[in-house]
Amino acid sequence: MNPLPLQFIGLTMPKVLVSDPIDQVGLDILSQVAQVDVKTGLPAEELVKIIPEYDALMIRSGTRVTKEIIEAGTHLKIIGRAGVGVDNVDVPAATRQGIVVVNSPQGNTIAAAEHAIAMMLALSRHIPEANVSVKNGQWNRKQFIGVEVYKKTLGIVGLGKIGSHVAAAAKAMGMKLLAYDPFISQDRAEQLGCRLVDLDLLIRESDYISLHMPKTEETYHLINAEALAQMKPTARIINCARGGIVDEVALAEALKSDQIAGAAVDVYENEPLEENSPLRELGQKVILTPHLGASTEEAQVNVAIDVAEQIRDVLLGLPARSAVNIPGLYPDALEQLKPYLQLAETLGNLVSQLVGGRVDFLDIRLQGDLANRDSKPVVVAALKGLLSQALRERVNYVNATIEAKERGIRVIETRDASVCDYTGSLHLEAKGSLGTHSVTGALLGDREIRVTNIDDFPINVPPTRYMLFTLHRDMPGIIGKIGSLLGSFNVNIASMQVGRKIVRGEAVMVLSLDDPLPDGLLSEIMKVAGIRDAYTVTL
Ligand SMILES: NC(=O)C1=CN([C@@H]2O[C@H](COP(=O)(O)OP(=O)(O)OC[C@H]3O[C@@H](n4cnc5c(N)ncnc54)[C@H](O)[C@@H]3O)[C@@H](O)[C@H]2O)C=CC1
Ligand SMILES: O=C(O)CCC(=O)C(=O)O
Repeated sequence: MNPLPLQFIGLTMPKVLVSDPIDQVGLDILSQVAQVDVKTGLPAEELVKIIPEYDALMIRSGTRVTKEIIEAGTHLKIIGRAGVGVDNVDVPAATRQGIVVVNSPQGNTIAAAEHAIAMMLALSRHIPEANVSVKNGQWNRKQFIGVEVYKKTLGIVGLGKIGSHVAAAAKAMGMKLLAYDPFISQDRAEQLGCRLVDLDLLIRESDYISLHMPKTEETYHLINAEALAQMKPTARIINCARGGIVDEVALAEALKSDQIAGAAVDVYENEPLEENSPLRELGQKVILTPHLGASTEEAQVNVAIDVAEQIRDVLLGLPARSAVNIPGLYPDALEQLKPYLQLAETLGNLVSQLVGGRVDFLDIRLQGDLANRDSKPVVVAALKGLLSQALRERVNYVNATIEAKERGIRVIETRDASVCDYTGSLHLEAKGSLGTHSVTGALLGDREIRVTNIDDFPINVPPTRYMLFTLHRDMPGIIGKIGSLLGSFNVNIASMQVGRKIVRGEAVMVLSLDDPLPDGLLSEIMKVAGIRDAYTVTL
């Protein structure tokens, strides 16, 4: 079922800026929940100026989303990249600002793989030049004698989604396959019919090399003069992955000096490719396309739907299925864990208020059934709760971990499946400048949150908006005195519970209040004989 358009439920429409050409189907999805402005080809300065108005930004590879644009986007909740590569987005800056970055990991896989195969065949048979020559009135068959790919060796660098599809197509054409991918197992490579080898061997033995990895610090100029020098003089290289993986100046030199036989390039270090690029001058040894890997009707529909749906969901407060900067928080897992995430957030918030100052250390213990679940989202939720006093709405699932790290909070995560008083419970212990406190909580009937322990005192209370905790000596009359004191300040008590370990020993009292504690009341409570400490908490 489509979510109800916001204008029908009386809320202001959020605004989405679409700054690259996106298929209409994506714009239609966004229009269900937002005002959509399509403004393509904007210079960076213009984007910085208008971005504060927008809640979401949807792009392809044409827009560079820099730190300046992100910092100016004070209302941005999500940046959607209609494609795979997010190297045109400053993802760390977005993460720092709590902005979700999503992509479409599979929408254009086939298009990009087919483009790489098309480039390989076009290069082998001189198709672009032969086409131009016939159109110019010539009939020159000798000039365009090509080579076959059958039985030749194709070296695939990056055996992910696109690389795997290229492998399947190349295998069907009778090619021998080598692959280099440091993150792929031997078994997976063998399943795809590839021999997994090191990069040097792949470079030396391949007749064709096709690149299909992301641009990272490790892959930047991975194919440099030295690598090109190791290639066979008959070898051809295809880059439909990312500009910058191949050193373009070195490539032009290697082609000019006949060190290698050819290159087909779709992506460039600077796009659009500079007018004076040496690659433009190399005749039929080089095929250049203007970043067309994903440019098929099918792929553009796929990525537009995929990313527009995620933007729509995030604007409606739902999780995104392909967020690149919230690893591990997949919608299915989130849905299942939702009550535990609320528990973790509440306990994080509670323990930070009990500590009352800077937190240096947080021990997160997943107990019982919870010990067998994916802990990452629970840890993120606990940190979000812990930081919510300091950062309010600025902290979210995207930036909680980075914010905690930047504040020097050391996080330790432990598991204890043997604890079985509830199906699953969570214990947080926070150490800070003003002391150490711990809280434990569990779910009642899988949904309702209960705080089951405070500083090692067993209790059983639902968290409420306003709470008062006291640490006191268990002695007659003390509960009455606190009750009267609250009454005299017109504070209504919703519920009250006492936890103690031994009779007339130390005890805690937890009061749920209908009203916030007025100024001055906490110091009055501290004066009551037998009270050792008191804390107010607002959740
Ligand atoms: N030309 C175009 O229009 C398009 C280009 N692309 C680009 O294609 C590339 C591959 O995309 P997908 O297959 O979807 O990504 P993917 O994430 O499925 O696969 C990438 C593979 O590269 C591997 N890898 C990472 N570092 C490596 C290294 N140092 N050496 C060798 N392999 C390494 C990874 O282990 C992974 O298996 C990306 O750079 C993407 O941006 C994607 C779509 C369209
Ligand atoms: O948006 C485009 O057409 C480029 C696609 C691309 O490079 C990618 O998805 O990584």
